[in-house]
This record gives sequence, C-alpha cells and structure tokens, in this order.
Amino acid sequence: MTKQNLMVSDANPALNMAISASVSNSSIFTATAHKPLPMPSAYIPITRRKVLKNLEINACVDSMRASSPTHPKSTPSRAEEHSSWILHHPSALDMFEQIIDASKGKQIVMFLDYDGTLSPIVNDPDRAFMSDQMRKTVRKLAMSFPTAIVTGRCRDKVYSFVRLAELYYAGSHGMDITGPTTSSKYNKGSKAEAILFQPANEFLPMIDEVYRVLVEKTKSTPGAMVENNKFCVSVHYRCVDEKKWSELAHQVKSVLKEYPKLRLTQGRKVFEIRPTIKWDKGKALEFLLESLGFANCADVFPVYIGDDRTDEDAFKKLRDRGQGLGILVSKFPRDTCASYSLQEPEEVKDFLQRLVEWKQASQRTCSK
Ligand SMILES: O=P(O)(O)OC[C@H]1O[C@H](O[C@H]2O[C@H](CO)[C@@H](O)[C@H](O)[C@H]2O)[C@H](O)[C@@H](O)[C@@H]1O
Repeated sequence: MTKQNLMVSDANPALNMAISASVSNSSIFTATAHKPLPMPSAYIPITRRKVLKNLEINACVDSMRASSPTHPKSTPSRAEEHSSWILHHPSALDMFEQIIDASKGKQIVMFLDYDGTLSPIVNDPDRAFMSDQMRKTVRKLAMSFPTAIVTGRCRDKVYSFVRLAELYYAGSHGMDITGPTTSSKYNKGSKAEAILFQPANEFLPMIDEVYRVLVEKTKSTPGAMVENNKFCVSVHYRCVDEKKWSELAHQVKSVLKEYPKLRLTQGRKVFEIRPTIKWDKGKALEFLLESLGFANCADVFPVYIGDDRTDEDAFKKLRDRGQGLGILVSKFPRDTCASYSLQEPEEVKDFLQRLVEWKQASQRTCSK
C-alpha cells in the first residue's frame, strides 16, 4: 500500500487532506519519499476503505461537536474573539434604527425559523413550546408584515406549537409550504392564498421507510431519538453520551448507504436526513417571495431570523440577492452569512416587538 493508493480524487478536499495527514503521521510512510517503511510484525494492515470510513466518522463526530458547541468558561482570548465577531455581526437590537433606514420605501417580509429562534432549545423535541408572549408578538407581527415560519419540523407539528392561522408555513426544510388559512391583507388576491407546495412528494414512502429503519437501528444507543418530519427525518443526539456519538454516526451512515437518494446534513445536535433534491430554506424563501408577488421586485426587504446551520441557505440567498438581511440567533461567534445577531429567543421577541411598534407608529403618522 502506498500513500498514493490512499489519495481519493472524488472525496472532498478536506477529507483528502485528513487522509493524507493521517497517513503521513502513521509512521508507516515517510513524508518525503512516499515509500513504505518495513511494516512492524504486529502491524495489522488496514484497508483503504476502513481508513476512509474511520476518518469520515471522525470528521462527522467533530462536526457533531461543532454543531451546537457547549462553551468552556470565558477567557480573555474568547472575549476578544467575541468582540471581533460582534463588530462584524452587530446586535440587531442595537442596530434597529439602521435596519429600519435600510428598509425605507420597501415592503418588509418576515421569515422566522422555529427551534432556537421562537422557542428555546430543550432536551425533548416534543416539548419545545413557544411562550404565550412570543405567540402574541408573532401574531402582531403577522398583522404588520407578511410573515412565514421556515422550519426543519413537520409542518403540522410546528403548527401545533405556533397555532397562528395567519402565517405562511414552510415545514420539512421548506419542502412543505402552505399559505395562511385565514385571510389577511397580505394574502388577498395573491396566489399565496391557495399555496400547497410539496416538491419532495415522491419521497414520502422512502422517508417513512428510512424513519422505521433508523428507529430500529439506533434503539441500542441510549438517548438517541428519531423524529419523522414528513419529508425528512431527524436523528437527535442531544441526550446521547458523547462517548456514543461515533457509534450513532456509524449507525446513521450505515443506513444511509442504502439510500443514495437521501442526504445527510446537521443541525443543533441533530442529524437531518433529507431528499437529495435541490431544495432548502433558501429556495423556500425565494418561493414564498414569489408567491407573495415579490419576484424580481426591488421594493422588498426580506428579514430572515434563524439559529441553525440549515438557516445559512436562507442567509446566503439574501446575500446573493443583495436584498434584506439575515439575523443569526447565537450567543457565540460562528461562521455565518447573516449580517446581524441576536443572542436568544427572548431577544428575538424584543426585536419583533420593536418592528411592530415601529410599524404602528409609522401607520399613525401616515393617517394624520
Ligand atoms: O428549522 P428549525 O425550526 O430550527 O428545526 C430544526 C430542528 O429543530 C428541532 O430540534 C432542535 O430543537 C429541539 C428542541 O429544542 C432540540 O432538542 C434539538 O436538539 C434541536 O436540534 C426538531 O426537533 C428537529 O426535527 C428540527 O429538524
């Protein structure tokens, strides 16, 4: 076996580098000549496939750790890192006036993620309730601006938490979109009134099947939880001992091997299994803007608020369109395409409340 044998052109570059580094450090190979040294007798040859698989799992576990970091005590360097991050992603509350100025003359359209944005993160996904105060604020928001919930959750489930008929809902990472069921000034006469958009319909039987297989496969891992989100499946590891994460990653990956039409992404202590179709929260945002009659419109100002990696598709979409802005909900510095930040759902509520108050005040001024 030579170092060359281990280089894989079709794998991702980071993985290639990891393989290369791991092999160079394994003491079986010289770094420069690429010639194998004599193997110690006790050396058990590892197949290329196994090396790759282990590296892939290690990379996956690293990514699991990064997906919802629990941060150690703050240190001066961490504080410095935070201040520099805040400079680039200032608080949307502190920058409220500037945000309003940027939206002048444009229709604000609100997009809200659910978990970690409208409701605090909790251990049990079935108990991620939003507060009554938050519900009241979101209701007022929807009376002031077209408002959509964009979530990885199954649409019915998120509706059972939010319980507001005047909103648009994009469930299953945007693969299940509906318009408001009560009429409001923002849906009269638009085609949004009758929206039901499900671009991954043909995957329903496969998702049901993979859900059942995953439940069976992961039941030996204490704390693992599988959630059927209709057009996608979540495998939660928030309550799984970190020592068992690689076991769980193995289980999930071994199941997915049999389903090449499904792909794996990660959220906050959760694996997301979804169809390989080119659809995500960013596409859902674009679809909703179009449904609202804002396709190719310069006078629209979409604001997307979210906390998850999957929200980055929407932040990026806004960047690419050069319209509106993204607000990341996070207490910690993170790579993001969002322009602003808020620390937690409580701050999201305050921001939404200020938007409502600003809108009410500007309507009063106009009617004078
Ligand atoms: O797009 P979102 O609305 O943010 O949904 C993403 C996932 O959210 C839920 O999981 C997350 O919240 C749980 C409750 O606080 C928490 O226990 C879990 O660790 C988080 O990942 C939901 O259960 C998933 O199905 C969504 O995909």
